[in-house]
Amino acid sequence: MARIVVALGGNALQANPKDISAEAQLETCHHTAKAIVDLIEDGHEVIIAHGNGPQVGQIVATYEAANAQDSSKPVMPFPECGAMSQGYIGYHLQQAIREEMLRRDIKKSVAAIVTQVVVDKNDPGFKNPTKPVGSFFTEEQAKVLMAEKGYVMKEDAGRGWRRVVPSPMPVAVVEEPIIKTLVEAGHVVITVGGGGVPVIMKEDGSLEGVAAVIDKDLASEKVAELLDADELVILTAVEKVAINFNKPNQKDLDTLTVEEAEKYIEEGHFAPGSMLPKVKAAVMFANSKPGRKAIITSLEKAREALKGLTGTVITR
Ligand SMILES: Nc1ncnc2c1ncn2[C@@H]1O[C@H](COP(=O)(O)OP(=O)(O)O)[C@@H](O)[C@H]1O
Ligand SMILES: NC(=O)OP(=O)(O)O
Repeated sequence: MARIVVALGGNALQANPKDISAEAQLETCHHTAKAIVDLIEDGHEVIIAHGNGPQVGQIVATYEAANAQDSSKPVMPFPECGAMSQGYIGYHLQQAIREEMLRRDIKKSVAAIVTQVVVDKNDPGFKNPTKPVGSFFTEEQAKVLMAEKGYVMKEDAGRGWRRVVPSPMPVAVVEEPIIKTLVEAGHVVITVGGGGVPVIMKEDGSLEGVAAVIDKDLASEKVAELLDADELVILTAVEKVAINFNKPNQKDLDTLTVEEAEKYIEEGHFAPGSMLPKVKAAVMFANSKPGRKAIITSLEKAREALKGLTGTVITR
């Protein structure tokens, strides 16, 4: 049995990026819950983290559209939208995981914790927005949005244009003691949804939300270190990390040492905003203490990967 932090990628929440309805998300969460509960059934202590890029972008856009029609309707600040996305996704995941555990007669409770993550107000990420949020647009649509709304938009790994926002590094998890207590008591915890709501800690100890989205793979890594997890499992749409990805000479990797990963990062094998933060988070975790390992694989292969049968395993 291992203590594992599982980071869920976008495909674990919205299987079809074109269908962003709540109904479709809940259905996808039911599918995702099966893979999560497989791991619980195998005896692992599971802590779940997840992304929120599409959802937080959609929440922001909904408020902006309402405000554009009627200026008396306030635009919701970005950190509040992040907190809403945590509640929205956490609600679906906890309902689906609870139901799957009930079906298998697993007597555990599951809860999503609205989690705040402290960031440094001087983080260089604030000056260079990189984190894609919301839906995908064509280049023409993106140009209109940039001109009309003042968004910064970038092409996202060959998949279309998206709004980008600052993505500072996670420094500390405010709710760490509560998460630890719940995990130690045997509960299934969903935390740092969307990387956590980014907050700055002021001199008097109070917290203030900031307009940014923390990378959920890096926030998951932070949680995995704080909880002294054995493994960080990053689930996405591919079974293995590759070099020469999408090229005729693509090579899928079974293992990756920290040294090899750093060399491949240098050579540009991992796309920024998609595979790069996953490999960076995996390297940070593997490097943080002897014996720790990270696995990058798909949701469907999670159970097999935990048994050492597939996925890319990153070790020191
Ligand atoms: N070197 C690589 N090896 C494997 N996949 C890669 C690589 N570079 C980019 N990718 C792409 O990155 C995707 C994962 O990033 P993304 O979809 O943004 O993450 P998430 O699952 O967290 O939402 C993979 O599904 C794959 O299409
Ligand atoms: N917060 C975050 O990393 O979200 P995505 O995984 O959806 O990009």
